[in-house]
Amino acid sequence: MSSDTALRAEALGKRFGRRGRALRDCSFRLPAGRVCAVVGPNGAGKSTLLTLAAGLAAPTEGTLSVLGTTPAAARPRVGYLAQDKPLYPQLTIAETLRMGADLNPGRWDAAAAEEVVAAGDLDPGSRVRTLSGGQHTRVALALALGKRPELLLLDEPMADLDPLARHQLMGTLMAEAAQHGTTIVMSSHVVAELEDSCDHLLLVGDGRIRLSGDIDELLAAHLRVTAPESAALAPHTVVDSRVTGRQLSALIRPAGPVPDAWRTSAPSLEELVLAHLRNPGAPSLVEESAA
Ligand SMILES: Nc1ncnc2c1ncn2[C@@H]1O[C@H](COP(=O)(O)OP(=O)(O)OP(=O)(O)O)[C@@H](O)[C@H]1O
Repeated sequence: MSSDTALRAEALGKRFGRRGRALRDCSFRLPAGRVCAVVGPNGAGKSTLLTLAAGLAAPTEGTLSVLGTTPAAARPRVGYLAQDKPLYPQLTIAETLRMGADLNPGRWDAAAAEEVVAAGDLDPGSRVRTLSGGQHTRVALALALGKRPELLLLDEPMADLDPLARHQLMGTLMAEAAQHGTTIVMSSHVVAELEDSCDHLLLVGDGRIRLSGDIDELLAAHLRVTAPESAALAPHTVVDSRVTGRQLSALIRPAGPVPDAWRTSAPSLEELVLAHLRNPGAPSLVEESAA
């Protein structure tokens, strides 16, 4: 496998017990150096995918390669922030960062970690148990970034941050990605916020990969159309369609030119994601370069 690949899944599946199936037949490639949004409804399998990539659970079917090797072997080069962002409540922030240094000998970037803490105006002497939800997230992110990971896996990192803190931390993450070529994989439910910062999308639905690829390419592959009610959408791939009055509005993947009489526009990322979420049966699209 080439070293320009951060994640590669082939027929990846994960079951819990006999009945619970979190992921099924997932195949995709995430090139290194990308900032990837992992999006999907509750229970879609996003956290499970990140847990497998972090090497904290094993697939039950297929394979997942991380930074060109197995998830377990890649672990020292991977930072992972779980959804509940576990930290030791009795430690101070400074002690927490020292623990980060002890756990990551030879890799720890104390200045980077301290900078993330300082940007939140946090006193390094404060105990973790006294922090607000957003302050707690900031310290957990400092711990993950201080490791100088090549791949950073973040499970809903922004969920409990106020809008300004979200903006600041997103800026910190983007700077990290730009300066060090870090691949960032970030699950989120706030799609509108991802459009400016992410360049790659993994849309997961019911344990399957629904969309995978460069966001600009995925958007370019879809078209919003408005046509007369009686218009035939074939041979185009229809993701979503609805009739209002005498008009047909649809999101399609055009198979060729559409009639001049149709009004067309490019969808936003949010429209693309919502259309796929509304229509779980719509055909999936895994971009060639991402397959
Ligand atoms: N440890 C587990 N044991 C049994 N089932 C599990 C376990 N972890 C996850 N699942 C199941 O796997 C499916 C996917 O869960 P997962 O947490 O990966 O979804 P998610 O997309 O992260 O959801 P959310 O957006 O709500 O966080 C769910 O049906 C869930 O109940």
